[in-house]
Amino acid sequence: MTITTHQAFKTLIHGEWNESQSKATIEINSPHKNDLIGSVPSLSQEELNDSIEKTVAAQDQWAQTSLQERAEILNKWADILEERQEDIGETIMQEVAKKKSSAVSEVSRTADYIRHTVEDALRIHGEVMRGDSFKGGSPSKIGMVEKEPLGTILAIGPFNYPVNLSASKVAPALMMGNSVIFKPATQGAISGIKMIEALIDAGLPKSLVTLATGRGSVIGDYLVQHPGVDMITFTGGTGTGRHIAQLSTMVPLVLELGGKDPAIVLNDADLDKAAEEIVAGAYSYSGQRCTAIKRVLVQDEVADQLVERITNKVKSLKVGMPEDNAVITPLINTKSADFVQSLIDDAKNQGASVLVGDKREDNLIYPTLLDHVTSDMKVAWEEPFGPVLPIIRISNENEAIELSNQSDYGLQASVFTKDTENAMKIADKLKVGSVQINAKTERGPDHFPFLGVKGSGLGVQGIRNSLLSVVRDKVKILNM
Ligand SMILES: NC(=O)C1=CN([C@@H]2O[C@H](COP(=O)(O)OP(=O)(O)OC[C@H]3O[C@@H](n4cnc5c(N)ncnc54)[C@H](OP(=O)(O)O)[C@@H]3O)[C@@H](O)[C@H]2O)C=CC1
Repeated sequence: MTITTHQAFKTLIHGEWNESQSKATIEINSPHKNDLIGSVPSLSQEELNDSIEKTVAAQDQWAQTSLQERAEILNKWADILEERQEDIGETIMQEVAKKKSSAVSEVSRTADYIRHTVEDALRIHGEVMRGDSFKGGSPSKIGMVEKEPLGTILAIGPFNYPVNLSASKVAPALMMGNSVIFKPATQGAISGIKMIEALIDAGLPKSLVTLATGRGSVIGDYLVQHPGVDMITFTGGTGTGRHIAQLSTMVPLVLELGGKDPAIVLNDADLDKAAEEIVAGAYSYSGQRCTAIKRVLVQDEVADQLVERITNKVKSLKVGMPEDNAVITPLINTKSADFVQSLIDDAKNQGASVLVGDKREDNLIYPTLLDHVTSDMKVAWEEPFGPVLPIIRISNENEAIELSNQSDYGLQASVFTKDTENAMKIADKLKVGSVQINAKTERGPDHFPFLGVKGSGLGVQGIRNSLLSVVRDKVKILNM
């Protein structure tokens, strides 16, 4: 079954696939060809309110279904996503200009994510406690601690993984008995609609989801402050995340935000391996990943050798269109490309050397490698979300730690050295959520905890943690 009619997609509101009552739509163009892919409904606050009321009301009955029933629907969802991975992958490719093979594997990774979420949820149990383990307590007091859903979860996703980072919020929420308001990124909304279509085709009752299509600048604040929302899980920019944290009141928040992940390369590193990981980490999907390596901090003694290796690899990156499986494709919009270009220009004007790149065609920024970047340059601190990598030469590892920790962000870091014990000591000192030793920064495997500190986030994702973020304890005490 398909919900499309002439590229005018409907959305899931009031428990049905509907247009906006006003018929208002948002046209979605591809970033790389600027051609119209389709349109999505632009919902008003009033109709969102009606739909959210239905979604809130539907949650109670859903929470009473057995975990096995929910598991069956979610596993079916994973199967359908896999069956449709070509079609949904094609849509992701068109909407966010991600290379075709990565767009398709985003969908299959999502199916794996959902299945693991189901398995893990089936193994989450409460506990029984006796009162006498606290001083003066009585063994006749028995506490039974169970997990209960929070209610209705507002899931807001970013453009760069429009299916995977959305399903990784929606699946745990539903599996644990919550209903969901899903706000997809506008550039990514058609992929989001197709993802939810698969979920409904798997048998999920339609009222359990409100699919809030519309611009974040128009409906975002309203959704975040809606009294029907019991928890917010958000992935996106740090500015938006901070704004949401300021607006929301008395609801738990999980925020996965921006990053400025350093790759620290020490004198004793395997430089071939480091260069390979750094280039893959920095440039895949044109650097539009929160976990991309966004600066290299390399010791002076090995800097020239490392830079030579990185330069050769960057020169061989395939640049072009997502249909051709190019690694470097046009950025999501002109504003982003302008911003990346401004960082390159600022670095150049302040004396950085351009080793590769600094070439632009519309939104397509060629892979750019900047050497001799200093702390005065914006590119040393700002998140480009584009294919530009600054090399900062350092004299010792303490300087690397200091520069890493001076960042407003704290998502991940990589340390390249053959001395694992030293790497562990450095990892202890880095103010980030995760440290990769001798590998690029990245989110997976998806059952590992995933988190950022400082401006990179609040709370923890990763499958087990995402499941626990959408429940609370319910304690029943039996006094015998
Ligand atoms: N740490 C992590 O796991 C990840 C972090 N990111 C970060 O996300 C950023 C890029 O993603 P991008 O999509 O541009 O991020 P944005 O912050 O611009 O948008 C993210 C989502 O928030 C919505 N939104 C916008 N304004 C509001 C508002 N006032 N209230 C509620 N929601 C709102 C957007 O809707 P709309 O599209 O309609 O504007 C979109 O759905 C980068 O900084 C990147 O580092 C990305 C992926 C992973």
